[in-house]
Amino acid sequence: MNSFQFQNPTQIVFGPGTVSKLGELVQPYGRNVLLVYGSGSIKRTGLYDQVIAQLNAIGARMYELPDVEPNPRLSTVHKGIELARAHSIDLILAVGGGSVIDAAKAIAVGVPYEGDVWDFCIRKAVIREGLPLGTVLTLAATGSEMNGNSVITNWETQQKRAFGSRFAYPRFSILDPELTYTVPASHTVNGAVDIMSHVFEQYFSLTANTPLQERFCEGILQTVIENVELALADPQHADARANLLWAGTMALNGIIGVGVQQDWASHGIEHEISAIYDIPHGAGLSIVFPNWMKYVYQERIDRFVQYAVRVWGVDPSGKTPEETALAGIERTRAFFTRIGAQATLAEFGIGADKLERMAEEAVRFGPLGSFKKLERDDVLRILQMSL
Ligand SMILES: NC(=O)c1ccc[n+]([C@@H]2O[C@H](COP(=O)([O-])OP(=O)(O)OC[C@H]3O[C@@H](n4cnc5c(N)ncnc54)[C@H](O)[C@@H]3O)[C@@H](O)[C@H]2O)c1
Repeated sequence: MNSFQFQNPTQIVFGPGTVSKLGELVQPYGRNVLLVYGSGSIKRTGLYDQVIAQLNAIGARMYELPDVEPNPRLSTVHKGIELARAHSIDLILAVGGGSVIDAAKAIAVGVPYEGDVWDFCIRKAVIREGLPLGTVLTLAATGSEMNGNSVITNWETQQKRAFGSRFAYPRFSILDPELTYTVPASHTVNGAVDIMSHVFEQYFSLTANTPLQERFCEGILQTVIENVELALADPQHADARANLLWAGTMALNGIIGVGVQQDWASHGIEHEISAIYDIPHGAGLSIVFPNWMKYVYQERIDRFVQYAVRVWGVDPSGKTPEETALAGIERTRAFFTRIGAQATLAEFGIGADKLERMAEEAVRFGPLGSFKKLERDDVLRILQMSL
């Protein structure tokens, strides 16, 4: 295990009905609140009214940034920064999924910065401060509700880039499983794949002697596998929704990845796909990840054997390590397909024409990943396997 420091400042308020705590959570930060949300699901579900009632009850002055896109755009973040500056906002309140929360984070760190917030995404500047941010999560997927990461798309340059900062952690996040009952099947699936992919990025590691981290990872993977089909069969399955929600948060709040050299190559590849084609992040990961696994498993076959045996229950007796490892990878793909996740770029009408450009962009800051360092041609090969 590598040495590490760990701190996560986000207060989690978990459980049915916890939106009722919003007022008391917001109050300490001041009166001017910028409410950030997406294209309308919170209005359809009645959550918007609940949030407004909570804010009214504490006498908050509300300003709104609606219509944050899935794969949130830099132009929307710019709008939010202007609004926040114009109204001396005290707290940014994100109500939605990862896209809304990520946009709100970029607004929070962009407001006090004199340059363009995009500088943080292209590593031209370091984040030194941020406005307070709170979230009400509506979708189990990204873990953004309890981490300092944000992913923003610059539609003009067709680049999707992430930043991470201790100034971008939400101060508090409300996790009410009932708010996820209305998530449609497709986004439930995308979210499940996203959660599993976050775990994969931290589980497939060359770092030795990390048994606790590995078991955390395996526990989250099994929890998602056991619960996603229950939620698909019954969208109001209280236990399944609660378990998926907590699994999503635990998968990317830093705990399972401490002391571990992490990979993140598949996310790097997926960002290149969704930057150009605007496909859902989870769908891109579902296509890419099993191909990444097939491409790299020989770097450390024992970890892939362990994955097959412990997560999927593959019986290793009578099999070579290679056969066991490959059986685990095949089970992964079969599971994704069974729950309705995509397996090929062709399913989104994506052909081979931009693969070279994506491969070049993906390694723009150097090789991707650490389990196996991927150069341009490696990324291109994985993309070709994904066609
Ligand atoms: N910050 C991070 O750590 C991190 C990690 C992984 C991915 N991401 C980024 O997050 C974004 C994806 O976020 P996401 O997967 O949470 O999805 P999302 O926020 O893009 O939402 C997907 C869709 O679900 C809808 N939706 C959300 N909640 C709903 C509800 N309760 N009922 C009905 N519909 C609902 C939204 O309106 C939207 O159309 C991508 O841009 C991805 O790159 C961020």
